Amino acid sequence: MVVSLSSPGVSPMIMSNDSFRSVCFSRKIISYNKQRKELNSVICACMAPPHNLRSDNSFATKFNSHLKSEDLSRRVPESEDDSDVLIECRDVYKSFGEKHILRGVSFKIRHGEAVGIIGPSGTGKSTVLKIIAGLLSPDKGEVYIRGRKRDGLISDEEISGLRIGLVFQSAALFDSLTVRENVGFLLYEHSSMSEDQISKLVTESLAAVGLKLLEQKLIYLDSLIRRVCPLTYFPVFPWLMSAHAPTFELKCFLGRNLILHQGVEDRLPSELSGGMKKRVALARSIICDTTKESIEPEVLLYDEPTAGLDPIASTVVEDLIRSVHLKGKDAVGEPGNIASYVVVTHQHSTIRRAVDRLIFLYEGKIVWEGMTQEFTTSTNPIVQQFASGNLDGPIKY
Ligand SMILES: Nc1ncnc2c1ncn2[C@@H]1O[C@H](COP(=O)(O)OP(=O)(O)OP(=O)(O)O)[C@@H](O)[C@H]1O
Repeated sequence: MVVSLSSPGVSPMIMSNDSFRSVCFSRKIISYNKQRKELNSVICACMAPPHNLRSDNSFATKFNSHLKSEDLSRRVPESEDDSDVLIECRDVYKSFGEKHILRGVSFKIRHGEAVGIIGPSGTGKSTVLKIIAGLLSPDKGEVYIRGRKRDGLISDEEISGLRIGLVFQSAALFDSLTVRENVGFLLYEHSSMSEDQISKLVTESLAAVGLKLLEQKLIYLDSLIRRVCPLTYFPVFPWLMSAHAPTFELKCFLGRNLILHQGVEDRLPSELSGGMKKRVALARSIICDTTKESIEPEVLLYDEPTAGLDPIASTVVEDLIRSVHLKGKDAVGEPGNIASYVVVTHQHSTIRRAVDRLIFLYEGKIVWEGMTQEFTTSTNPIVQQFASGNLDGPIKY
């Protein structure tokens, strides 16, 4: 199966780098959006591992070298069997000009894992995600997808047995496209599905991230009130807000829906809160073409999914990440196929709540690996300083 629908929006920083030349940036007229003809040129990064990847595990089974790293002060017991390794970085180096960002990074992402990549700012965490996603290629070292070496970058011409989706830090929604068009973008552009089919999948994806159902109820409530008491509509509104809206969030939803009378699918990103944008980006990352026969496992990569969110909104997103992974089938009524995910984060709540295993990156190297519960008890001075936020220690700012 193709893609990875990552966030279709690619940051200017990424776009400006020559090394992204192999990524497919499709510039196409968005015919499905007749009302927005002015937006006839958009950029989409669609990624899939190369064709020539086969299910031969020979590379993965031979590899065991990352445990030799002298910088790895906390070593995680390795399984002898590497048949469940979906992604592997082997001694990866990456520089930008004179800046040597990654200096020999090796790790494996296994089927079913929830992995966090943490470390100080500028240490190369996002760079690692982009290399895994195929948006950047390493200067040295290799990336293996299901045991097969990936050459170069991902292109949407190429297909393999693993979908890799990247959810960018900024959510990277197209500002001038509605939520529906953002979530269904890849399918509108790259599938033969009808608009109705895509719309249904968009609805399901939004439901999976907790957006659609509440909105639907509120729109129904809104139309009911308008029909029953059109003249007393506004007097009813404050009464409803006080008597039937127990939570602040619900009041906000009620207020917005009663006034705008508009579902979330028809809104523009500018009409969403930061948390809703993150959820929409999440919905976009999990939607896939169900007309294709093969259901392939998928790895989702999240770049600081909770950055800039308040603690409660962070919890919502963290739980969504977990739920999409664990029981996406419950939300969308179909078998979930998110095999594993990787989260780059600075937030302690996200570390505690959303991931099971941690990789600590510092000065371009993995200096610690361990389970989440071991993070705060680590004796590694770098980890201790990072966990405590202490100014004194090996990490200098
Ligand atoms: N395309 C690029 N061109 C030039 N420099 C880059 C590029 N991408 C990343 N960098 C630089 O590489 C370094 C690491 O960036 P990266 O975003 O991977 O760090 P990070 O650990 O994710 O940081 P943060 O936690 O602050 O998001 C930074 O100094 C950044 O400026």
